[in-house]
Amino acid sequence: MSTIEPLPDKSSEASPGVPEVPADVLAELRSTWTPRPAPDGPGRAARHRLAEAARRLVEAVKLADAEGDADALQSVADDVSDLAARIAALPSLRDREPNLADLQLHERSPLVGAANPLAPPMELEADGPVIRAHAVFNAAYEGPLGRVHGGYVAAAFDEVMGVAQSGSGRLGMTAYLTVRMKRSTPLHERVDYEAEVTRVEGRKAWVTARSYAGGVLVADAEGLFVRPRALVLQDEARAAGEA
Ligand SMILES: CCCCCCCCCCCCCCCC(=O)SCCNC(=O)CCNC(=O)[C@H](O)C(C)(C)COP(=O)(O)OP(=O)(O)OC[C@H]1O[C@@H](n2cnc3c(N)ncnc32)[C@H](O)[C@@H]1OP(=O)(O)O
Repeated sequence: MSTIEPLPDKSSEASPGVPEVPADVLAELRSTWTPRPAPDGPGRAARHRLAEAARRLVEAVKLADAEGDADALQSVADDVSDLAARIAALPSLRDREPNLADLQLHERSPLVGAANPLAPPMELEADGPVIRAHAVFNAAYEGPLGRVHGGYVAAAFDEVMGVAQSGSGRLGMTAYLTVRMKRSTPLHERVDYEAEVTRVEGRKAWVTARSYAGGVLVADAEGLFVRPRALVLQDEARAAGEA
């Protein structure tokens, strides 16, 4: 039996509605997030493997027992410090212009980025106008014991809703994000997300989203995404040039 509670129905609010966005435009707007392509070479594959190892490292450090063997902890602290110095001595993105693959959010984002050890990483997919995602948060994301920290709960929504705003036909910045944490978001188990645009007015797009654990609603969110004025002017100049 489903315990999922529906979001409040906002369809009666004055709204010019949500535009029909052609599938190719949607795909282009979302391409920085999803689909995640196979690594474009052995270097990128190795970088993804390094990020995954670093995720395991961070969780292991978080769980290391201060009442355990202090000498062993000091010793691995030396090793990890050496390792950090070795990695920092490798060629760095600070030393060259990033290419297109480096810049994609599925590569670099702190929520979905395969190369970013801060990212669980979340997995995203488009389902028509809806964005679906899932993630498993490890012990490093713990706030209340056994549960995800509220800041990470909100950050995950921001990412999923950031993709879903594509349903408005363009991308903007998060102007506000309201998250209702109805139940705790659990660690170590799959959390599912869904998000979609509910209303568009000019350069403003409202997005709603929900998250579920074990099929039960744990949180929902509403956010406003605003296309910055400077980018709207660029859009208009480009459209005038094409006319
Ligand atoms: C380089 C940029 C690329 C961007 C496009 C590419 C994105 C590619 C993906 C990036 C990754 C995404 C990941 C997830 C999205 C993040 O997380 S984005 C990061 C977090 N968000 C931020 O840092 C945003 C910081 N704030 C800002 O930059 C600016 O305040 C904003 C939101 C762009 C608006 O600035 P603005 O263009 O000067 O707009 P402004 O004229 O002040 O307001 C326009 C309208 O919006 C309303 N409004 C603005 N802010 C608010 C608010 N907080 N509450 C209510 N209404 C508001 C205004 O009242 C106004 O309404 P009207 O009078 O037109 O009815």
